[in-house]
Amino acid sequence: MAANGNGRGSMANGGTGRQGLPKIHTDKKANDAICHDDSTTPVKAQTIDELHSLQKKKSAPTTPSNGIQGPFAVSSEEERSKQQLQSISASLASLTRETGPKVVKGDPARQSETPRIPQVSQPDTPRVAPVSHHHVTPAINVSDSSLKLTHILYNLSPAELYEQAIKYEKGSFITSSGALATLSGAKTGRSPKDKRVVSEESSINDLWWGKGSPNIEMDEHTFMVFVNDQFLNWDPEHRIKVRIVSARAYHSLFMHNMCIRPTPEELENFGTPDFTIYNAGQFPCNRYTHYMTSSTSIDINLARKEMVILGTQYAGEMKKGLFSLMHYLMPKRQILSLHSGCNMGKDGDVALFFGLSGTGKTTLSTDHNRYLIGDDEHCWSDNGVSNIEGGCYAKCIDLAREKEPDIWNAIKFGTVLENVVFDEHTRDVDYTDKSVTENTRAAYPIEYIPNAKIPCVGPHPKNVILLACDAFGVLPPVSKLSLAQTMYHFISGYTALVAGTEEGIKEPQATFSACFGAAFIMMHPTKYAAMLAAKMQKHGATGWLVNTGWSGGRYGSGSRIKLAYTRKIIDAIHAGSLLNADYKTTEVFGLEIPTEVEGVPSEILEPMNTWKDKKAYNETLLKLGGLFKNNFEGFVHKMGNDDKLTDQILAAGPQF
Ligand SMILES: Nc1ncnc2c1ncn2[C@@H]1O[C@H](COP(=O)(O)OP(=O)(O)O)[C@@H](O)[C@H]1O
Ligand SMILES: C=C(OP(=O)(O)O)C(=O)O
Ligand SMILES: [Ca+2]
Ligand SMILES: [Mn+2]
Repeated sequence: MAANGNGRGSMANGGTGRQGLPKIHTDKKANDAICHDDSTTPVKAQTIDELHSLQKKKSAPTTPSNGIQGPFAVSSEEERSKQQLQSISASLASLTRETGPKVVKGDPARQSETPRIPQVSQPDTPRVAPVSHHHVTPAINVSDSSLKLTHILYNLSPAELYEQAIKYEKGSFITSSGALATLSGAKTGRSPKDKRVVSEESSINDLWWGKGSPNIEMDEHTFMVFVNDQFLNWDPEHRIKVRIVSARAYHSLFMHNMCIRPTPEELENFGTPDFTIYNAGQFPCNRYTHYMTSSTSIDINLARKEMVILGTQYAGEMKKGLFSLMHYLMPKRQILSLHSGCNMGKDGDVALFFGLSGTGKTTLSTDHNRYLIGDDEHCWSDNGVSNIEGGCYAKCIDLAREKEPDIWNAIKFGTVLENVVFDEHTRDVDYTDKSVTENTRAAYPIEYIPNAKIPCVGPHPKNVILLACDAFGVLPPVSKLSLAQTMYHFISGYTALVAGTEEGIKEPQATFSACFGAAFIMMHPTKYAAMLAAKMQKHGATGWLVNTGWSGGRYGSGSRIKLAYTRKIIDAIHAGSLLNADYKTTEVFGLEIPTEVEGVPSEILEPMNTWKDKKAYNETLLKLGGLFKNNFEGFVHKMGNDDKLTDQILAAGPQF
């Protein structure tokens, strides 16, 4: 494909010896022999069908043949492709029975184009050969479903997925910047109360069950597609192979962007996946089936290495479902999985950004002056940090080019734009429009951010930044934390949940979510906290608490801290200057706050200054302190064997 394209181009541009504009030649010999009107280049095709078939060139082989030619090359390629189809067939079998369906690659719609009524005028015109399909015949076929071919669309490119979406999925449009606008349906956010995990021997004792746990129990008994084969985790030693079987082009393109995309060579040697997602989001589950509490269910079976999604088409379920899987697999290998963004300075200093949805992980890790390692999910191992994903998932509500230029520019061809509203004619997106949801999102490959660090790995973190979006407006914009305080706030996982990301939340409200991601952790929170403490201590990382929420009053009377100020604070942390600033200690929370930060008005550094009503401030501060205390009570008895650390962590909470 590339060879052909370049050949044409160089003839057109390279006519140095000729007069005037160089001509584009199609066939030199024919040109010499036949005199024709050269104002138009004759078309090679004899029929319209042939013309259309010429429009799409066959892709170049994905792997160089390394000089192996002749019958050997052909048979090994066929063999590989047969094995691949058998493996996909086996993936599908688990949904039905032991042997999988007969799978063929390709769009059934295209196949039906071939046996068309012959054209009367040109009965002898050779038909364009149909795309050759690779058939797989499983050894034992037991039902009539085995007589039908199941068409799979395997690892389609973004361009192909655009076409599928536009053809078959209502609500798919191309926006003026080239992104694909989609609708996720009735669910525009995650359904945290519908995540079920099969309780089975191999994992039952590792998991956190019962009150407060995100893992709702279910049993073994109770479980045209797109197939994506991709990877999780940029650390090659701990890479996980995932297969995503979905029924919507939107879902396939979303995962194409969000997981790590294999090279053609890696894809050929993919083999059996370590985990498979079956996304049947268009199908509601039967509420009256055992274990089902609503029409939505996200079910994980760790022993079978499978996940099934029913009754929600919100694509974020797949991304976060895999994240839950990593929160199980990685700690078993002594690797800490983190709900955090991550970036790296020019000198190799790495920062982690923890925080719940909407607190600023994506926005603050996407920093023009630093390399982006990832915006949401990472691993911290003895090798350093690595991103789990191959893409970013940014909020777009009120997105502005000046404030977040890198994210703005990433919204182009290939990007999935969820639930946004746009002008029906110009297709310009109105990012302020919340008609569909507040939780509008863009999913794009990480290399759409110009300074992405590829491969997405880095050395051990120097700064661990805990982000909280404090709707009460009493937490300082920045505080330096002791290790015990870092643990306290990590286990607490406080924020105000911003409207929209979870179903049913319309206004910000105070939330505590252990490890800044209670919906995704699989084991008890203290397990992750202990690992974080050990790693921070070993590598000398400093903890910080940054409030990206309200200032000058609580939600309703104050306003959100300017993004520009938060960026200045983060700059000072990265630069190291904040580490050695002058500090004073706050009442109640006992937080160390700097007296000055370059580029930030000093008076806002202490929240009390920004409140007109000091009495209201004090009441609100105590109220929040009380909420922290209440929340933490549940964790006190579970802090492990280290009593001294337990005491220190308890003392690191609010005192009043
Ligand atoms: N001071 C601030 N700091 C960080 N984000 C802010 C701030 N003020 C407003 N925002 C907005 O809040 C949202 C943060 O969302 P995002 O970075 O996607 O969060 P997360 O990745 O943690 O879910 C963005 O839309 C951002 O523009
Ligand atoms: C997609 C999500 O992540 P975040 O809001 O943290 O980006 C989510 O929590 O559903
Ligand atoms: Ca994010
Ligand atoms: Mn997230």
